[in-house]
Amino acid sequence: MLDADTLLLVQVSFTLLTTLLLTVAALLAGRQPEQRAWALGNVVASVGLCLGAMEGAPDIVHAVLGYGLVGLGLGLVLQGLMRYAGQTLATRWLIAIGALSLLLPALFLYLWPSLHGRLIATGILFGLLNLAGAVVLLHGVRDSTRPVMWVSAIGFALLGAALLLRAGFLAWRLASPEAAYDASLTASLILFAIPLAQVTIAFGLIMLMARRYAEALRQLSLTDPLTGVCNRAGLERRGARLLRRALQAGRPVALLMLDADHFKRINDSHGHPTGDAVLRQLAEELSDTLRPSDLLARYGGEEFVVLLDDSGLAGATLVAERLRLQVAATPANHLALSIAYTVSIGVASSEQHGHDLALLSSKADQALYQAKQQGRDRVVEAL
Ligand SMILES: Nc1nc2c(ncn2[C@@H]2O[C@H](COP(=O)(O)OP(=O)(O)OP(=O)(O)O)[C@@H](O)[C@H]2O)c(=O)[nH]1
Repeated sequence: MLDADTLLLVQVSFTLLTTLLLTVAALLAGRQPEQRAWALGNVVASVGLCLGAMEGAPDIVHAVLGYGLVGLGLGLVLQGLMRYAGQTLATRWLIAIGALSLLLPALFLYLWPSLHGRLIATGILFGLLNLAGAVVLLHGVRDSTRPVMWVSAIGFALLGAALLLRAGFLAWRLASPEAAYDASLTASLILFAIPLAQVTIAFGLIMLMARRYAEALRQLSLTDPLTGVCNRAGLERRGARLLRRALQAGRPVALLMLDADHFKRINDSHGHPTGDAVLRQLAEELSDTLRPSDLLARYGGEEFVVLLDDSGLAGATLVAERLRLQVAATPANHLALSIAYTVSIGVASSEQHGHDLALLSSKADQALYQAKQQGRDRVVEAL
């Protein structure tokens, strides 16, 4: 069986390796605040562990400062976790964690000298900090990265439990020194669990980073950069979902195809940046008017699509008419300009054409074409 010194060496090596891994990941991955906190926390804790291992150094260095830095490092990691979960750990709490991590070993060094006391007290503190990390992840991460959150949460819980067990085990040994029990297996298992937990935490945190980047990229690929609403790809993905759910629930869905009239004139008279500003304001106006269950997308150029959930042809035409009147009554403002413009809208409903996005789009587009032909600034229903 491995002896305690070898396991300790394994622990220190794993700490250094995982620290390196997190630091490189944070440097490569755009330096988000939580990633910086994780990397810095691990660097600080590693320095603390190295100081703690320097037996020949003065007590104040290896038995006080070392623990203080480990505690501060764990506090920084916790701060990063809270940031990831959309919460904040105030700097005063971070300072308090660091101060407590210095104070506890100092008490057991100078006031009530006891190596066991020092190990038990810091073990409990560090164990609780790791358990707090698991709790923050379990309660705070509610977005699409939740499935991978479990890896690091399990790592923090395992590390917290191992440190608390070690503290409990030391306390028991202290209270019953005469107990006839071979302690080496328990101690080895606990020491083995610590590096295992560290690796789990490091890989879990890197998986969280990767998952959040993947999610951000996915959002970006579905979003129109000018207006911030769905783009065509977003419409196809989210629209298909909306139609599927509506079909399952037996709700009708209507599709509005909306196009700004004579938009070329706005660009030609006032320039492209003004045209962009008009499109942004149009998108904003439309999304302010719609229900959260509806879907707005920029179909291309100056053309938008609105999917109205639980809406038949008659209701959708009323909504389209309301939108048309509102746009006509609300000129777009850009710099000192006030630009009045109108929109034409084609309306198609699943009542006539089924829950098929492509068919609804094509029918609404035909109706829009008719609206343009008939003189613009009007709503036409697809039959
Ligand atoms: N500023 C700006 N203009 C755009 C953008 N996308 C498309 N356009 C312009 O929108 C105009 C569309 O012109 P047309 O297709 O002739 O349509 P229109 O002038 O609106 O005329 P009708 O649709 O027939 O009423 C073109 O001038 C495009 O350059 C954009 O992202 N920003």
